[in-house]
Amino acid sequence: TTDIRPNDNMSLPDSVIETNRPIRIENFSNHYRVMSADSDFRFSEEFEELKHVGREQPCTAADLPCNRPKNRFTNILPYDHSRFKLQPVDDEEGSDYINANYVPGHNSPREFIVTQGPLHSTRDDFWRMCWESNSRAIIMLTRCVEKGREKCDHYWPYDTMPVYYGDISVQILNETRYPDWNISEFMVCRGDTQRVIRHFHFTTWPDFGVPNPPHTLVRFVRAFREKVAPDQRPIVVHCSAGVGRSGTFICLDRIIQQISVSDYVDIFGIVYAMRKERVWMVQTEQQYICIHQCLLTVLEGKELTGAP
Ligand SMILES: CCc1ccc(NS(=O)(=O)O)cc1
Repeated sequence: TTDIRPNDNMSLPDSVIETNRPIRIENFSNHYRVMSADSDFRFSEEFEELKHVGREQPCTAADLPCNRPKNRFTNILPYDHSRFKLQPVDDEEGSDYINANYVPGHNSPREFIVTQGPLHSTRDDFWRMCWESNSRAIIMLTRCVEKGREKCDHYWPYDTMPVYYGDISVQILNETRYPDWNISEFMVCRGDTQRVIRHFHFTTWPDFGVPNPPHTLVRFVRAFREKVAPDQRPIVVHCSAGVGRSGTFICLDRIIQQISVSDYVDIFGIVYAMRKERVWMVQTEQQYICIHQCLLTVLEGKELTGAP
């Protein structure tokens, strides 16, 4: 039977196709047309092949009785091998634990620290993670409350007075509001050391959904990258569970950089690699398709138009 792969991976061995499916950028528009035909039939097939990636890996720290209350969702637990470890406090069991994983980006294997939306009871741990990882930016992709449900604690001050979270003080220096996101700078201090951490808060992305229109997300990634160039310090990314919207954002950030240095783009491979580090990264098929739609708007130069 002829192989009817919808892209040009004819020369790759099966084992590589299982983890990578690079598409030649000049063929991407046709690839999207083939994948989305018959009610997204091939997108559904491809997304289904990602279902079990990484799921065999242990989450023993997350499952310790002392750590269970630190998880927002009982079924969204960080894999041991990639979890971020806080500096332990004396012999306090579980004091190194936070629901967060290192996830690779375009620029380094530990470019991102992806975490759940802090709980009120874990927000001090969240600021310890931001401090101890030497992070210089936080990407927030959820509102604190959506449809009457708490999705994330309001873990930063409500006004310009400094607030202590454990032994870390946070003070808002400035905030700029846009239709779909807010950008703030926080002065963060621990002891005699102070740092500025930028906060990029996307405010119109419904949980389990996609931004509308998709290119709003492209503009948000551009706004972020205008202020945060690649360097060695990690970027903290969170939504509510820290899997769906966070994975979608990171994948788009990666492919926008990938197309500037390569003739190929590999969305399947990026999601595969992310799911080896954190469960359910890019949670829904619509989010997976949205990534492709965002890339189409970039390649067709439509990200800046009002076109739907
Ligand atoms: C069922 C747990 C769960 C809740 C919310 C989400 N969405 S999110 O990862 O985009 O915040 C994903 C999973």
